[in-house]
Amino acid sequence: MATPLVVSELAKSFTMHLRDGVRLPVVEQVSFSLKAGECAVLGGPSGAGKSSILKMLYGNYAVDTGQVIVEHHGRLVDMATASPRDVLAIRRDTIGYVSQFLRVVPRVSALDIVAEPLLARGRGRDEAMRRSRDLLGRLNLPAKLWDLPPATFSGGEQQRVNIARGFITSHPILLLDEPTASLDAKNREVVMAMIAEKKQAGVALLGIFHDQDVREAVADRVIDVTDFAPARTAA
Ligand SMILES: Nc1ncnc2c1ncn2[C@@H]1O[C@H](COP(=O)(O)OP(=O)(O)OP(=O)(O)O)[C@@H](O)[C@H]1O
Repeated sequence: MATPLVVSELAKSFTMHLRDGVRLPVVEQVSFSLKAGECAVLGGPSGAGKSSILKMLYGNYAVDTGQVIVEHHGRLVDMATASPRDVLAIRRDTIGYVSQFLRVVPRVSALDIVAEPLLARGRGRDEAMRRSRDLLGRLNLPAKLWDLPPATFSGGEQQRVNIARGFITSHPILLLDEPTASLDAKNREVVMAMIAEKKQAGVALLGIFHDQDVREAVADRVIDVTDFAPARTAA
């Protein structure tokens, strides 16, 4: 699909229950769409709401109002109101997400964590493990770590496992929340090349990158989140 994601008039506020229910509006009137084969970047200062937008698109945060329309197996689904079952199916097949931090599962090896999304999509174990090894090797994770659970890995090692897990599938939409934040220059280059390959393959990417070099290298356009600041849209 040429436009696999269309976001319309999303709004998000948080209610602080420990502070007498004070309502903290974060973003309003968030509207944009993503085209296949482009990488758009969410820009704006710390606290502007970039991560909150990604989390709404992935169904991690409930939205107050608005729509997140995704084409999922030929049908248009609104992530904002989708059933839990649809959200899980969309995450399995349509929207991938590389979070800032790896969720470590006790006793599960790095290789298995990376292979899991392919196995969930019904691919064979041999193929999934081969691709897992290829990606971990490409991301320069030492082979001696592959069979270990990543709980004791360094921040950058864990992040590379997380990136490999997010990139192993071919989801048509890929959300990236600071995937390069704790990587060294060599591995940042690898991730930039992997993003370029996803674009080439027609994936629509939306990311947050604090590193300006990375942003300039991967971004086809910047979506300025300050345009969605509540005071601004209320004016
Ligand atoms: N779960 C939450 N509960 C309450 N407030 C939250 C929650 N998540 C985010 N916020 C608030 O929403 C605002 C936007 O946060 P968000 O993390 O989306 O910003 P950001 O632009 O991604 O920031 P940064 O660049 O620092 O990561 C902040 O004021 C933050 O405190």
